[in-house]
Amino acid sequence: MDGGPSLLPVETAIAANAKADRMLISSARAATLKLTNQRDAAAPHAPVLIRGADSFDLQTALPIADPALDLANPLKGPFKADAIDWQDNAVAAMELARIAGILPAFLVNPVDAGEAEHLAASDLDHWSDTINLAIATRAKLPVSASKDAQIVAFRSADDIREHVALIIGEQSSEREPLVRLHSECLTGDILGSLKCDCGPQLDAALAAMADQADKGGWGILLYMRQEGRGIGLVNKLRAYRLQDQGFDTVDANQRLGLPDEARDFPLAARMLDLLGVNAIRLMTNNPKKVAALEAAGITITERVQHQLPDNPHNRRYLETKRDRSGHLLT
Ligand SMILES: Nc1nc2c(ncn2[C@@H]2O[C@H](COP(=O)(O)OP(=O)(O)OP(=O)(O)O)[C@@H](O)[C@H]2O)c(=O)[nH]1
Ligand SMILES: [Zn+2]
Repeated sequence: MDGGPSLLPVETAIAANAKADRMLISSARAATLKLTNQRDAAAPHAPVLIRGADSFDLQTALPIADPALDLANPLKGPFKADAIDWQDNAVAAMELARIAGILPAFLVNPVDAGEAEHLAASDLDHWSDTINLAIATRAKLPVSASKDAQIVAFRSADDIREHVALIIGEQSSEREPLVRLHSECLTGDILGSLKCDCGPQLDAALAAMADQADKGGWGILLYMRQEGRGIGLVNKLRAYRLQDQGFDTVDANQRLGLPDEARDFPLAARMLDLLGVNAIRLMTNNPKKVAALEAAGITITERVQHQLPDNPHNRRYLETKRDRSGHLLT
């Protein structure tokens, strides 16, 4: 990156012989590794530059990077932390790892690492600018909840994720649609995972919209490809491993050096905008979704509670949502 060292992501590097004297990791990970001169970090995913007695290669770097492997690899270090004089690049690298869905850990100025790809920290601003999103195509899509449905696909030239909206019933400017802003959860939406409430929430939302359509209203499901609250599937599954060791969902993400909430809600506002919708009734228990959409210019005329029955496997997850993440759950 501009003005900084070359950084090789530990998880996805293909240069098998790469080696480096230093690694860049999150401060949460550094704290777990008990760095001797580690100061208290300002943010759990702030970066730390570490060195050990030997140089790092990809085999030794992976267990240093991945807290979900700690039980299998208890002995690491000792390491020391060095000052970073390329802080903006280090922060941008952590964010790039989050977006790519990989562990936030890099070899710094590696040798035998192949040719480096040049990036500027400001490239991230362009990536997160919602103006780049556009409607790619739309088609009729009868679904089991309603035969009267239409799918609209959205894409941005610089992002491979395809977000979709499912419009149920007849779009009308006279009535505000019932909207569900749903983030991808492969385990819950497709496999029927009992660890979260995503699958039942999705089904109930579609049923409620179909009901609206039967009464002359309409609804929109915004299905956002922001798996695991924006950390990606593999990192979410690493968080599940940590949850099996006793960490709750917030602490598990933080231990991975990742934010516990990294979704891009302005993107959902932009999708509504592209559909010509600026006032909605929103089905959610999450006040942050309401605030984020309102901040992006969408009027929420009503927050519709969207709480489904719990089960023994998701009870702790729902309690954590209520007690630590501010969800309005009873
Ligand atoms: N990182 C992480 N993500 C999870 C976990 N369990 C579920 N998720 C993700 O959490 C997201 C849930 O999204 P939503 O149901 O849209 O939103 P919400 O913030 O729970 O708010 P509601 O609108 O009230 O349902 C999905 O992207 C899931 O993949 C977990 O334990 N860790
Ligand atoms: Zn889920």
